[in-house]
Amino acid sequence: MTNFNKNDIFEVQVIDLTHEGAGVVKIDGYPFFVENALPGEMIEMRVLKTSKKFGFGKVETYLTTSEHRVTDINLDYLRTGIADFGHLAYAEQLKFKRKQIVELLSKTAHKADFPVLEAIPSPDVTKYRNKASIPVRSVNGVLETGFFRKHSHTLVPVEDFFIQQPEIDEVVIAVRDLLRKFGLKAYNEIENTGFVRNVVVRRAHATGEIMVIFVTRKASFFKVDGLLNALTKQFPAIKSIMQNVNASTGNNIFGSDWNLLFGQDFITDIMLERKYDISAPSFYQVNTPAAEVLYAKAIEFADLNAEDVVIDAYSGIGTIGLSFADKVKHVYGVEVVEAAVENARKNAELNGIDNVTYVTGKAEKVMGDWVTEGVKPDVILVDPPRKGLDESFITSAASVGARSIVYISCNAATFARDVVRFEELGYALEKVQPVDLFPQTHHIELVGLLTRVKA
Ligand SMILES: C[S@@+](CC[C@H](N)C(=O)[O-])C[C@H]1O[C@@H](n2cnc3c(N)ncnc32)[C@H](O)[C@@H]1O
Repeated sequence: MTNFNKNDIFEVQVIDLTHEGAGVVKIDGYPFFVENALPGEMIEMRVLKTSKKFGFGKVETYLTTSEHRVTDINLDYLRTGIADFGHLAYAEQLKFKRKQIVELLSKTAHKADFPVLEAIPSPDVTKYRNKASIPVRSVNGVLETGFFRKHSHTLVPVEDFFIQQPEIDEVVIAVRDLLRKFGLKAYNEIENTGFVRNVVVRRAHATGEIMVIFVTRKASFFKVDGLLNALTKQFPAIKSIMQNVNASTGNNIFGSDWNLLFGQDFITDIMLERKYDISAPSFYQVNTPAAEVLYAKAIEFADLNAEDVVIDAYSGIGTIGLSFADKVKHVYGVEVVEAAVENARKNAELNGIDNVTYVTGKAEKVMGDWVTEGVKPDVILVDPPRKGLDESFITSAASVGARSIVYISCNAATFARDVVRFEELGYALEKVQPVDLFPQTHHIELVGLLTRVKA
């Protein structure tokens, strides 16, 4: 290995991107990761730091630039990770994300060159997010809202979040100004002092209804009435203001205590022509039009008929199962967040659907209970969080003879791992369709179809 010293300068070509969008260069086989550097670009790279296996560098000079480079991006979006792919043309983002899925299936599931379908683009590529979780911190003695610099807790003040619905940005700015006006203190995580930790804003895509959540370190809320009056007067679309109390010192945004400060404790949105109440603790996909495309693809892969019994595991507020419940015999949903299950039951009622059963619990436990109780699903649809499926979920699911497993995943690495297990237990991977729910970022969603090949 060449000996590298901090501040050494090398003339190098960028050969790839990491999963999170950093450029990769290699010198004598030793990799460096370089922010804001795209494949094909020749750069002069300054060595920032090195470790045994890899190092970090910084672009000193661009000797050539990629034809796919977007030049008018605010670099704070890259530095904070708000849009870590924002410097790459959108069509290339899609190609790169698809390539990552192909590589993971090859590496983990030993499926070299699996014909992963072309990624379906998001209907909107900026200003799409329906939810913002914004940290509130003091910067040079002034309360600010913004985003943390990558891998740090240094707040970079931001007003235009680029990928969020602009109405959400407006609410965040107004909240920031009111917090300043009413003299409320920003959270200080080093000293565990101050009051407001985060402001979370959700806006229903179809109805425009807004929910604001103040995450505070303590329950007592100084001058809350004046603040709420001013905020709701300025934004009549605000239907709900909640407080979440988080006294912990960890990185979790929410604590366990919720208070309703104004209006109702939910907002209502419409997806695939059905209405959904969404409460503060419940999961809801952040890019509504792209999620509709994803769900429609999952329903197409499921190839449902009127006699089918379907399991919708990790069901959230019911957005997937309720979209097709009228086309099948029965839908069983399982979800660990109680508030989301309450939403799902109410959402079934709101849409006049009565052939659904929602259970609160861990999918890995409830799936086993259903098997014991004799539930015989024809299709099992799963939409787990990033960590993917639990081994006991997979063994229970594979034991009941469902003709297909439709797997929605936000993490291709755990998807590829779980595909291996399903294939060992009698299923075969048929199709993989990436759908881009997160333009300008490294994240990608996919739907996979596994069909039963052994009795
Ligand atoms: C990616 S979200 C999908 C939700 C829903 N299908 C949707 O599209 O809105 C994953 C959901 O799984 C839930 N969850 C996480 N771990 C779980 C577990 N062990 N068992 C059941 N649900 C779980 C989360 O609360 C979240 O609602």
